[in-house]
Amino acid sequence: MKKYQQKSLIAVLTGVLVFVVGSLVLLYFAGHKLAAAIQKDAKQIVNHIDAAVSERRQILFPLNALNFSECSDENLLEMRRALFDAKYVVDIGFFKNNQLVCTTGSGVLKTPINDRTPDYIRNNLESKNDNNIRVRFEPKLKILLFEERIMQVVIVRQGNYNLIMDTAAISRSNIAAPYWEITYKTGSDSFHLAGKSGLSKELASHKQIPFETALMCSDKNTGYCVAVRTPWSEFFADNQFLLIISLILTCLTGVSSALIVDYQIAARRSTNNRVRKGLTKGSFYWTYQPIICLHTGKVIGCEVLARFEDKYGPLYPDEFIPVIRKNNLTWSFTQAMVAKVLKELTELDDLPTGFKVSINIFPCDVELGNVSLLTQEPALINSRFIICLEITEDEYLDTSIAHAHFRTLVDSGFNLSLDDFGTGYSNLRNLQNLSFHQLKIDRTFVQDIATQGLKASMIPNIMELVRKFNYTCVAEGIETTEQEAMLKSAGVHYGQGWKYGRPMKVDKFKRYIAQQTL
Ligand SMILES: Nc1nc2c(ncn2[C@@H]2O[C@H](COP(=O)(O)O[C@H]3[C@@H](O)[C@H](n4cnc5c(=O)[nH]c(N)nc54)O[C@@H]3COP(=O)(O)O)[C@@H](O)[C@H]2O)c(=O)[nH]1
Repeated sequence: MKKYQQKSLIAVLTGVLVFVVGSLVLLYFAGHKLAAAIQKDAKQIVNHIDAAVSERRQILFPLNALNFSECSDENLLEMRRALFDAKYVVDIGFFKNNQLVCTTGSGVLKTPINDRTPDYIRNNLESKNDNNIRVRFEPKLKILLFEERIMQVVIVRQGNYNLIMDTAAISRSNIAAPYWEITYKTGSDSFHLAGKSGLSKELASHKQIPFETALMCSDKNTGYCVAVRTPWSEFFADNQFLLIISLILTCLTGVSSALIVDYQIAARRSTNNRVRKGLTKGSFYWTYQPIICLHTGKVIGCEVLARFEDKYGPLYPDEFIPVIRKNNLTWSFTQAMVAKVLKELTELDDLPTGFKVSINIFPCDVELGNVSLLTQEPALINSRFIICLEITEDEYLDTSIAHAHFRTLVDSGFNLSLDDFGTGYSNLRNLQNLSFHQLKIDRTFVQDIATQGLKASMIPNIMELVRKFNYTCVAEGIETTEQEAMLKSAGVHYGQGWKYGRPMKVDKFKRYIAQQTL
């Protein structure tokens, strides 16, 4: 996979990861909101159960305690009084010989009605009499008073009275959950009392989706429990706006994360960042390219050329040199080079005294005066080599300050070489004033020899200047015997180029030197 593809993949994966994590976090909070709402509904329904049981007690105990044996006016009056404040009870009936003989709604019945078998009998622990509570769920009851109205009720009988308890009182209250069921459990049996029949069994037997269900039982009235369910789909339908906004925000967060990561990877891999870090992390190393005497064929020196390699790969001088300049790192870069190069070359025993080591100096360091610090470097001053400072012809060098620095350098034993002669800024007047020793013909002149171009035709004129000012001359970029022959006949002293050897690391340069006659 290519690097830019890796980079895009990391950015996309980060975006997707942030989106997934964001969505999970959203789901988690939504789940907790849903669970809290369901718990609230369950608690509210349990409160209804407790209130209904309490109401049943408050009506049936006192009525039974009155010990009426007939459906008298007094009995009916007491029954209607009891009904007056009731919230859940909609009708009260009186039984004689196990037959319903009168109700609060219809008064004395013309035809008594036989009581029906209850769904379950709850032992009444609160009474010592035979006052067990018989409970029956009636899904479609038409009570005598309102024949046209079908009600879902629970019929509770205790002693001589029964109560019709309307479950609509619970439905009408503020319950958000669409599905709930009240049951009464005794032993392994469970009886439906209100709500969606079968929901409790469904919740108990199936694996449920997280957060959307709750089961709760009454602490006060043993056996009464409620099951509640709000499916996620309905929760989302009720919170559509919130959901859409959250998803959009999560998407945006995912996309921004991807962009930030992309930007950071790009920034980390930028040439600027790599070069700055490379200086402290040792990503720079130096190579040596031999310089040959064109008349004897012997190696007389080398040029030191920087190279860069880090975990992202190599960078070439035309990439890193401008960055070093832009970041004002020229002097620390040169210092690092001088320290490393002198150490490496000094250890090469085959290099004789007077071997010429050419190092490149940034023109701005001449103007700033940094170059003068080289005269205080014992390793340089005491070196057995001739240190030749190659400086590109530049307007920086055309100042009296620069000239003074050059003088100091020459007085301390350095050679000065005017690099890339013939390119960029040229002021021939300086050739005399700059106290330089050497002039280096740019490789574009050498490359021009094959085509006998304009630049190649200027080489004899350059050599006239060289002789006039008593310089030595190096031609760089020699690749062919033809170029070598032409330069030699023009009187060029030294040559550098791939014909003699490419820039090489110190180990290879050591082997190269061992094979040469110096
Ligand atoms: N201040 C510093 N400048 C430096 C340093 N190291 C390099 N540089 C400058 O970067 C420029 C490019 O250098 P580089 O890519 O290393 O190119 C040099 C040689 O590799 C190249 N060369 C040599 N022989 C041949 C050849 O036969 N053919 C061919 N096509 N190219 C060849 O020429 C460059 C020589 O550079 P120079 O003599 O300095 O002009 C370059 O300007 C370097 O100066 C550093 O440590 N400090």
